[in-house]
Amino acid sequence: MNFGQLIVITGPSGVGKGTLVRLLLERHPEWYLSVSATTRAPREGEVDGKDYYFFSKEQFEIMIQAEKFLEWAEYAGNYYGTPRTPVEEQLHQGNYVLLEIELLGARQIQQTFPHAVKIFILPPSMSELEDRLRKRAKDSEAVIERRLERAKEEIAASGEFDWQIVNDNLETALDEIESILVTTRNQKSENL
Ligand SMILES: Nc1ncnc2c1ncn2[C@@H]1O[C@H](COP(=O)(O)OP(=O)(O)OP(=O)(O)O)[C@@H](O)[C@H]1O
Ligand SMILES: Nc1nc2c(ncn2[C@@H]2O[C@H](COP(=O)(O)O)[C@@H](O)[C@H]2O)c(=O)[nH]1
Repeated sequence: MNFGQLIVITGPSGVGKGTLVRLLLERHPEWYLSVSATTRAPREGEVDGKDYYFFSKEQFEIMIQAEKFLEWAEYAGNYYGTPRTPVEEQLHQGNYVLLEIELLGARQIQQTFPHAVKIFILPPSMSELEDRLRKRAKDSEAVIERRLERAKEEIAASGEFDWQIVNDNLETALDEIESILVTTRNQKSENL
């Protein structure tokens, strides 16, 4: 059977995961990025169904019960989850599927998809991470504090991942991630 490759991209909030993934998809439009569900309020400019599927807490909990998620987690006071069906469909079509998710969700994926390629994105320093979160100016001070606290726990777990990439220079980090994924793809096709 044709079976694709699941890729997990994790790292603390503000490290640049979303920026890197967007650029990666410009280079590889054939790869599929899973659109997550969340109970977080939409930020200015975010579009339902494109950036996230936005749900109420009650709706999300019903979907958890109905096993609609491949993984889900609570992060900084909100739920986040990967809708199961589109990811399974893309994998069955033999496609590369990227999940941009936090640590607890990544650990669930490790259990259910042990062959997923797991990449952790590190900041050059904690002060640079804080700077990026503040300059992004998308979250309140309280939310930024909460995310920085969580960042410490996430960074401490980076050794659980197959690859650790420091996002200092954006182009260098992008090249490194692309190289990991292209090498994985080439090795898979050699083994077919
Ligand atoms: N290498 C880099 N150097 C400097 N700034 C960067 C770099 N990579 C990303 N940024 C900036 O850092 C900010 C956070 O990036 P981004 O939103 O992609 O982070 P994220 O990890 O996806 O965050 P979240 O997990 O909260 O969605 C953005 O303003 C982005 O432009
Ligand atoms: N476990 C999951 N984590 C997810 C998912 N979608 C996004 N995320 C992560 O949540 C935080 C916060 O995101 P933000 O958009 O509010 O800044 C960040 O680390 C995301 O990677 C998901 O489906 N599952």
